[in-house]
Amino acid sequence: FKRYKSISPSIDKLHSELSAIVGKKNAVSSLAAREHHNHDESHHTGGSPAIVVWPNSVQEVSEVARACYLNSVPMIPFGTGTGLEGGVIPKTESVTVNLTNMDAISDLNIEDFDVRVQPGVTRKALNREIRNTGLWFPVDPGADASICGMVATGASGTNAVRYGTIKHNVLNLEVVLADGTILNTGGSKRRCRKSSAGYNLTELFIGSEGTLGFITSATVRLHGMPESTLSAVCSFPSVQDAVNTSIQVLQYSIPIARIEFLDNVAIKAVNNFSKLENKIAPTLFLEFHGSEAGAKEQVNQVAEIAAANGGTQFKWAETVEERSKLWQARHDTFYALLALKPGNKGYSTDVCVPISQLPAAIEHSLSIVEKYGILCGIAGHVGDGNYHCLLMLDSDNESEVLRAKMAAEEIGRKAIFLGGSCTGEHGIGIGKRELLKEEVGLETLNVMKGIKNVLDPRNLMNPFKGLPEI
Ligand SMILES: Cc1cc2c(cc1C)N(C[C@H](O)[C@H](O)[C@H](O)COP(=O)(O)OP(=O)(O)OC[C@H]1O[C@@H](n3cnc4c(N)ncnc43)[C@H](O)[C@@H]1O)c1[nH]c(=O)[nH]c(=O)c1N2
Ligand SMILES: CC(C)C(=O)C(=O)O
Ligand SMILES: [Mn+2]
Repeated sequence: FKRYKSISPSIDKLHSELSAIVGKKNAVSSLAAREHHNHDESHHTGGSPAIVVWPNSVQEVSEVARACYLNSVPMIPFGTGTGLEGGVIPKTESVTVNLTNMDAISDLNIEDFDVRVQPGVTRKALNREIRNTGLWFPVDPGADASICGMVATGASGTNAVRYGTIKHNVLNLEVVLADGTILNTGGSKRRCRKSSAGYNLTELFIGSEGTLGFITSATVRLHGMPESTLSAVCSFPSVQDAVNTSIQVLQYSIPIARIEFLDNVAIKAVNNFSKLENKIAPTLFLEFHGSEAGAKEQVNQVAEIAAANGGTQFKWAETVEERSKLWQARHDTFYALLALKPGNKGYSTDVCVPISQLPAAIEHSLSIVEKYGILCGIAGHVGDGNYHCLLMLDSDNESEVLRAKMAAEEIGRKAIFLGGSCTGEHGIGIGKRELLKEEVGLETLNVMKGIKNVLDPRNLMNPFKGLPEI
């Protein structure tokens, strides 16, 4: 990997080149713009970009990339800045490319259940736009992230157990490479459900965290709105009982739409933050989608399994309002925990293990956070084997930061040992680059580096993120 010489001497020249491409008001180096783009929602820190640009079209993104490429200046794609791994934080003098001006929703094919979105379109904006079609886009990270940013991080959320992660919902991507080349990963205008034509470049860009190119549009799948939706909360005597229930629900192939776990600490925080009155106990948040009869049948099956594991009776969210309050509370768990220690930063782990290994993994995580003495709530997409230890830390307390880092590393390493991954949905970013090496092995890492070298030979796309240096 190359070292970068400072771009400061040539910054004025580059600034005027970029202004000529995107217009003066869309190429900015003010303190406010730079500070707005020097952080995400994580605890990670770094520098501020030298210049921020807001291109208005794929052609402008291509010209911006070309100008940076010819000046050998690193570039950072910026979506909505809700990432949890420091992906948008500059680690060297860089130009940040904020893609939110490109916010078109086009090519809505209701009969084929697909649509094309530019990087400024968030998941909620898309769902608002298509609300009268009977279709919806189910991938739902807690934040209202940009869909292209979700592609970049390999995101998922609470609906993945039924509808898949972003990976299962992307049909094609338009991409701009570091040198300005524009391409469609599946070929221009392709939007078929299946293809065996050549290498799968669409999946290559999913989870690439801005290190391979700019995603300037995504063609994504939509799903039919379920006829009936039932949501409930069920509490359990122990973490193991709640987790065993999730495993058995999946083993019985019940097509549950959402099955989310919160531990005692998380439930307490959520009750305070979202004014709920859940029993303080290990809890599952559940949702069932189907025909009226189908959803009820799923409820009966899950109720039986829960009862066998000591689950108390379901508490129902009866109305649409109660249902959205319940899921908003789940999505706000991170902020609910932060509210327990105002001024703190959240450090989220994100391991994913084969579901049979969930009990061992969670038990180990609990022992680790206890060992390091860190306040932690657990929230999990347990239907996917993916859960977060949400570590709350005072970022001015060096010892606490170090202990949290060591705890997160041990938790990640244990997941890898159990056949899992150090990240199910947030990405590698700044903090898990060494764990990536342990997870995939040196040979695989070298192939990844070879791919990076072909697509971005000058290492200008979001350097110091994702791949570790050897
Ligand atoms: C409260 C809360 C709750 C959650 C989450 C966050 C928060 C604050 N997240 C994490 C976050 O929302 C998720 O990582 C998003 O996919 C990030 O999308 P942004 O548009 O914000 O990307 P953001 O701007 O933060 O960028 C993230 C990374 O992607 C790159 N990138 C962004 N847009 C790009 C583009 N168009 N082309 C190329 N690269 C691009 C960036 O360079 C960076 O490396 C999450 N996630 C999850 O998967 N499941 C969850 O349950 C949650 N829950
Ligand atoms: C770490 C958090 C914010 C998350 O992904 C979740 O709540 O599922
Ligand atoms: Mn999550």
